[in-house]
Amino acid sequence: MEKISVAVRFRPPTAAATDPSPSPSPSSGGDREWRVDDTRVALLHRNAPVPGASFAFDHVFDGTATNDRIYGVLVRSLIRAAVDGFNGTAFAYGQTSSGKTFTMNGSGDQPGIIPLAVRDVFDTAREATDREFLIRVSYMEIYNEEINDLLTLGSEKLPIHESLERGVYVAGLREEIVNSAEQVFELLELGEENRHFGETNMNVRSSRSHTIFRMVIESSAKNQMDSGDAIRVSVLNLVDLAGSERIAKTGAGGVRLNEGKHINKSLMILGNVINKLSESGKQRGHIPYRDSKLTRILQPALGGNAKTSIICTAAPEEIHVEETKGTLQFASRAKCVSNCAQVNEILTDAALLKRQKQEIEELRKKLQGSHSEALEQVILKQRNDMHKFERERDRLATELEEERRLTETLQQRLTEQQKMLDGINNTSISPDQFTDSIQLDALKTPNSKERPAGFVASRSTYSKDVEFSPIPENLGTVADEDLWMQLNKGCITDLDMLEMTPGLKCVSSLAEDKTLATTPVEEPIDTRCQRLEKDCNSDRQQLEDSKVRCAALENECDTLKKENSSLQDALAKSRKDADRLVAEKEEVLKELELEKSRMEELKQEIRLFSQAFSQRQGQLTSLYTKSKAIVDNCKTSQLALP
Ligand SMILES: Nc1ncnc2c1ncn2[C@@H]1O[C@H](COP(=O)(O)OP(=O)(O)OP(=O)(O)O)[C@@H](O)[C@H]1O
Repeated sequence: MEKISVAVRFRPPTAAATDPSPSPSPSSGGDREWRVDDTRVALLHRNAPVPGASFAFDHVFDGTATNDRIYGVLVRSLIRAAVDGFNGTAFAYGQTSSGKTFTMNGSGDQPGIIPLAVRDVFDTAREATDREFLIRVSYMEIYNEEINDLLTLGSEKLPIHESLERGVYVAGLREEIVNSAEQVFELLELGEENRHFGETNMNVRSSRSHTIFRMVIESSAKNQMDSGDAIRVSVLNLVDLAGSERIAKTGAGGVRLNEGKHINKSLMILGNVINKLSESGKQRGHIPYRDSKLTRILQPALGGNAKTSIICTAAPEEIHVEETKGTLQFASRAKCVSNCAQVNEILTDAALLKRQKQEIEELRKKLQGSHSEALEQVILKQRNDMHKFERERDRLATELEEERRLTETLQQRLTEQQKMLDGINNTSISPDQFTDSIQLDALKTPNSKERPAGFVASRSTYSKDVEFSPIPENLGTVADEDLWMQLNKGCITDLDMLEMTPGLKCVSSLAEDKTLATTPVEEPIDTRCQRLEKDCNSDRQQLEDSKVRCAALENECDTLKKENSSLQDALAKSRKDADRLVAEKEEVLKELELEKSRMEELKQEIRLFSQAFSQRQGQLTSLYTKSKAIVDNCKTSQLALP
């Protein structure tokens, strides 16, 4: 996609540019002027910018700019591209007497865009020594919404037709094959004589019609092998539009008034088309190309297959401020329009077949060669990656599950310890009394050594009543060997190896064995409480850590799930690609088969034709021999007559 090039050109002020309207228009209040620099135009009122009347463009030209400069900046590249096979259109748009015809046609000492382009086309074609060119020109005008051929005197009104091969075209338009710029200038002169001009209050020689000068540039490579017999055909339109006009200003009446209405209407439709095209895709809707002959003919140049340049001409005088603003708004919208230009090639049947064969060959290479291998490798790698991720995901899920279980156990233990603590705190027995209390035994640990944080273990069952036990039995409800294993991260530890503490037999309840009431209290209750609290805190900390790890693992698991699903997608896409390639391959093979059978048919036809031909030749020879014999006979019999 390529944006339309738009530039604004202010003509120099003219002495005659006084307001010809009977009553002054609101715009001619005084003190307003246009400030122009290279890329901006702004309306000033007593040197202060007028809000909403400032515009930016790629190029803005003031009254000193020459046609040559405008051509160089805006049109030259278009012409070169047209010679290379791209459609091109350049047109001048603006109010009446703003300098459109001056820009397109030029004056005696300053040739305009059309003559400059014509010369450039021939020069560029001459430089392309490897190609042969055939150039045709036509010249038409749209006058009062009717098409006249400017190269044919008294031309009939020409209709617009549309076909698949030619697109929109003017039927019956004279096209002259030309070999030089001079030849074209002669034709242009003829066209100018036939063109409708008229005098208005605004312009002594005002164009009363839109004119379209068209060059069709065909070229083919001199060496046919280079381009596969392709012929490039491009259409170059150079358009001088009639100017929009205010009837009050032009003072038009009668014929001029009628012309003015047609001019304004078709320019309004052109504006509508540009407006629609400048809107973004969804809002755009129907483009009213068919509403006027001008937009229908220029359709490819407006959002279609062409490179387009628009020169918006403007009058600098204050009395034209409103019209100039209108022109600048049109230009602003036009620069948002994008075209999609491409080289126009026509292929002969042989070239088409050749290209198709090349394409088939390329496809086959792609399928058979490294491409499919690479694809297979990609699929294999993706499959491996997926398996790896699945394994990783499973491992993480197991770890997560273990962590959860550990957290639960810890939670449970914490609750129980809390309960024990609460029990101690709530008891009414004084610490001194504890020495005699059997209850105390329940809180005793057989080992005075403090258990490491996060470390809880017990045997599920003891085989014998051991005198030395590493773990108190009453912890059997809160921990087990599995948990031990988890805490040690799978490292199997021999519980018997744990440090043994001589000591105490654990008693689960006061009622069970009162003999133990006399067991000496090894640890004062305060210390014990503190230790338990410490244990509690450490467990709490462990629980928090475990929760954090749990969350991290869950996150990791989610990420892996996502990666897995994206890998699944990629794999599915690769499979689809592979399927598509296989389908393409089959299609190509089918086409190849078809080509082969066509070739066979052709060969067969040629064989039959040769047979028929030699048969016919034989018949003709024998007929000739017979005729000759008859003639000879006749001659002899004539001679034999007396
Ligand atoms: N850049 C310029 N330099 C010098 N003279 C100019 C320039 N532009 C326009 N003029 C002069 O201004 C007058 C009007 O210009 P022109 O006929 O080209 O206007 P127009 O836009 O084609 O008008 P219309 O729409 O009525 O045909 C002419 O006399 C022309 O020579």
